[in-house]
Amino acid sequence: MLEATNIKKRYGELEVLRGVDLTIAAGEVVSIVGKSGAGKSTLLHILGTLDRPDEGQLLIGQEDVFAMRDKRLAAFRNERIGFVFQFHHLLPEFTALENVCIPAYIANRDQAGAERRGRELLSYLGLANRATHKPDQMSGGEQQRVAVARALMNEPAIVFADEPSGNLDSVNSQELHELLFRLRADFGQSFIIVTHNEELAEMSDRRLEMIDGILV
Ligand SMILES: Nc1ncnc2c1ncn2[C@@H]1O[C@H](COP(=O)(O)OP(=O)(O)OP(=O)(O)O)[C@@H](O)[C@H]1O
Repeated sequence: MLEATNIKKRYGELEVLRGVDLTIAAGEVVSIVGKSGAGKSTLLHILGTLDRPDEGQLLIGQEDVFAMRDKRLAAFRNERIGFVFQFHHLLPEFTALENVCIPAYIANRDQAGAERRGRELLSYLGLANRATHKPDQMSGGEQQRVAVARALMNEPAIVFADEPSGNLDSVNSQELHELLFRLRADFGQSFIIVTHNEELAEMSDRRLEMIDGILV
């Protein structure tokens, strides 16, 4: 599903990633833990193609993503990759359903089909009665589940999550963690999750640690 080879990234004098190798199978849930400043988010952004490395190669489903030009890469990212961040980044003026449908609108999918899928996803996530609510009319846990639905809109093969439960209380965190595994079981997506939550890391198929710019 994903194969990263010798990924390097530096910011000025700071060598953040010193040659990361990582292979992820289809349907695998992998957690990345490590100290603050270790480079976890930097790596996740590169694996998610939001940022380019200084060196190294990344294959996602056989495609050499950094060989693509920015515009093609943006389309590839929108169609193949889902993201869930610590702060949900929902658009405040839009309803839950509209927020969920945004990746489909960007991909120019037919609107009625997108809304049908959006409603199905909201229903699956227990949010059927929140479709017309705006983010500030929902709880933190509900907002984060809307963000999960949005990440799944275009049926991505892989979902990247950066501290997905970092902003949730323990009950909502646990619910979200269980949800990620239910999604994997039902839809077969791969998940790569950066987390400080040891419980989530232990539940994962693999727990990797970022130490001195290398994954171990
Ligand atoms: N755009 C940037 N410009 C300069 N330095 C950066 C930039 N982004 C990150 N860094 C530095 O790179 C290092 C790794 O940052 P990164 O955010 O990847 O760490 P992290 O492991 O995700 O940390 P945390 O657990 O605190 O989120 C840090 O020292 C950070 O200050």
